[in-house]
Amino acid sequence: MVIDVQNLNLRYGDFHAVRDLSFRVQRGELYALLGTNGAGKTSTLEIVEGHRTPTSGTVTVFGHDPRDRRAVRPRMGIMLQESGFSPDLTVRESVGLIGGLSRREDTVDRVLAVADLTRKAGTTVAQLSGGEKRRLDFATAIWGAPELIFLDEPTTGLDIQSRDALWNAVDRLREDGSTIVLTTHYLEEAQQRADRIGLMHRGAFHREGTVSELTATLPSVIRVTLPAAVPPPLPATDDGDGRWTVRTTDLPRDLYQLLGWAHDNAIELRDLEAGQTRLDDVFRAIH
Ligand SMILES: Nc1ncnc2c1ncn2[C@@H]1O[C@H](COP(=O)(O)OP(=O)(O)OP(=O)(O)O)[C@@H](O)[C@H]1O
Repeated sequence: MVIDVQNLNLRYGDFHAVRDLSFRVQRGELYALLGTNGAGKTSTLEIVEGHRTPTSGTVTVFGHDPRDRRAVRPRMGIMLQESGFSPDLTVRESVGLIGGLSRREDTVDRVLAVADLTRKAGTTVAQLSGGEKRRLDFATAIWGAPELIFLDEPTTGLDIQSRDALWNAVDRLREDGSTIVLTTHYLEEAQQRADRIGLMHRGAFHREGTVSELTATLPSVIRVTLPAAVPPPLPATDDGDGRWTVRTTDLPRDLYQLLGWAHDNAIELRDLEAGQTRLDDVFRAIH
């Protein structure tokens, strides 16, 4: 086990920001902590990273209290939401400086190549674009391929090529055994990559489990556009302009029925979509 959080509580004065939270992250897993704004994700991560002291509960990382920096810090890399790089240093200097502090072995050239920053090595931090700064944050987090890597909204502000490159780099780290803790508001990223998801709302887990466990409790959805004045042969919601939504707990059966009906009656099914409930829908169901 890499991370073990049991009955974690955090209060900021009167405000109860994290409420009795328990979860575990196993070696090699990608665990995504998701949630609404202000749910308590960053607060929880700060405790697990050893930056903040909980009000109550137990947290261990590699079996140690995360505030035991000597035991834990060399084994983890952290990509925060906002970094505090000195604006006058170059990219090369920043990576070398922060990497050197980690007490892990690596080279600036390797890390810059992984983060696609080789061409920016001599540029000062002040002159980087938003996406390039984000990549610099990533570069310092992966110095020396740490066993545990925290990625706090890693792809915010990145263009699509940079996102793909970042996830490829994460995949390679995982192949080498790294454990990843991710927060993101891009639910698709979590749905595609996470082994487990903790979905937070107002300081507690609304749901916790694998992606399929999270979506299993919600129906699947069929969306279709039909010719005017033709209702579908199944219970459906009328979305207007001929668009219909069918919610089903037996997707193959209902899809088969819809296709058969369309074929027999020569009805054109336009914009047909069918699939499992997406994580977005789980989020929208939070009240
Ligand atoms: N230092 C602080 N003092 C008082 N309240 C705080 C402090 N830090 C955070 N909070 C409050 O605690 C709650 C949880 O904040 P946190 O930053 O952990 O949420 P989050 O889930 O990371 O949100 P987001 O998705 O918006 O980044 C918020 O309501 C926030 O206002």
